[in-house]
Amino acid sequence: MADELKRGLEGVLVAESDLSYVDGEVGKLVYRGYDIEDLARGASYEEVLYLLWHGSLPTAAELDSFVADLAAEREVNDGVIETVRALADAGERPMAALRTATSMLSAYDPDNEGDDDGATLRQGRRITAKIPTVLAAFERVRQGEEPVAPDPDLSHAGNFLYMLTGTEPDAVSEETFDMALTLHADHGLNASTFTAMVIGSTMADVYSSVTGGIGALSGSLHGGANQDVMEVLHDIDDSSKDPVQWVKDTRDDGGRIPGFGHRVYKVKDPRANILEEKLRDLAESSGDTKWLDYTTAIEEYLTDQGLVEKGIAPNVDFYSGSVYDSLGIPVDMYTPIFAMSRVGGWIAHVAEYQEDNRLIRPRARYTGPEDAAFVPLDER
Ligand SMILES: CC(=O)SCCNC(=O)CCNC(=O)[C@H](O)C(C)(C)COP(=O)(O)OP(=O)(O)OC[C@H]1O[C@@H](n2cnc3c(N)ncnc32)[C@H](O)[C@@H]1OP(=O)(O)O
Ligand SMILES: O=C([O-])CC(=O)C(=O)O
Repeated sequence: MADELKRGLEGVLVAESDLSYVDGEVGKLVYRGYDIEDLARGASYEEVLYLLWHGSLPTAAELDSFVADLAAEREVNDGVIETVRALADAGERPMAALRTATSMLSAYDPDNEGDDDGATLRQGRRITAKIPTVLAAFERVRQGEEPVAPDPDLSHAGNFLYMLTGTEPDAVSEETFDMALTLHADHGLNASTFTAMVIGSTMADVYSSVTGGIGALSGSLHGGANQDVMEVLHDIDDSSKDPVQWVKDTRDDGGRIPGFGHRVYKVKDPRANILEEKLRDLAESSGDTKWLDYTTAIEEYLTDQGLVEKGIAPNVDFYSGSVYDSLGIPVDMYTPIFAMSRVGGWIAHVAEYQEDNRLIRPRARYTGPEDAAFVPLDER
């Protein structure tokens, strides 16, 4: 009997994991047993990192020392900043710039043999701490400004916004951004996490895993969709088109609606619910409801059309961009911000998998010719 082919590895179990669970039927996400709602509203991104990397929520003393260790790793070498400048000057896209700069960080890692016990988490902590510095520097240089040095007294979320703008964020902005980081930190064996695991399963270093994860996340079927959603909203706005008309035209042309659909969720993504609520709060307090109005109109229309019932429902990328816009973050930084959070999940999965490692190596059913007669070059 021929082996069953699972296109896109749908439903294939490849590992056991204690890290996160996605219940796609009811729309539930947990990190190590804790509901994402509770974590998003009650825990900082640093607490979530600790939970993912060390197995339990930290005590106050554990958190203090974890936060200090992470903050102490924020500075990046001048060589990396010079490369970031060159990438910005060349007009490189932010996700590609992040991929290049993250790879380069390894040159300055004191553990760069990277194969002894604990190296994955030690190096992972450095990468996680430095990615915001790289991203903020890239954006500052693009804007013709000098990079801002990290402030070790600020939170992971607060320090990023500070390095991006040069001004300490207000409490609402910091909390909103911190919540977004928590929501994006982990999500089972999504494509970028699996990519990182495949690389880690060869016992390559964690820089290779994270660099691969960034590449996988950048695509429009995965993390790149948050930027696509915002570009659609801007397009609708610039052309004064009715958002529903935009959806109808896209569907008539056979196109997909970015921010809708998911391999696992058959209902609305719980993270989209939380972000939508946050967007509603922000829109109400600022009085600017434009993005909320457009996104709501699109979701209502697709619900009426029966798409949501068929499982093509809003995913995390549908509402995140509108929230980032309220923080003044440029559209093409949305996917890099996703990477800045998800790096925590990539590292956790690689470290967990390597505890009982087995090389990941699936196979394809061969459909090419058989017994082809070889013809030497000079006779072809
Ligand atoms: C953080 C994240 O990665 S969340 C996902 C972010 N990506 C997006 O938002 C991009 C838009 N969404 C999609 O392309 C898909 O829903 C994916 C890639 C996320 C998941 O897709 P898969 O599980 O592989 O489903 P697949 O691509 O096989 O689609 C199944 C059916 O749903 C339809 N469909 C899926 N998503 C959409 C969408 N956003 N708009 C319109 N139709 C869609 C497909 O056209 C297909 O229809 P068909 O069976 O009539 O051909
Ligand atoms: O799980 C997935 O396939 C995609 C996703 O939502 C994520 O990575 O957050």
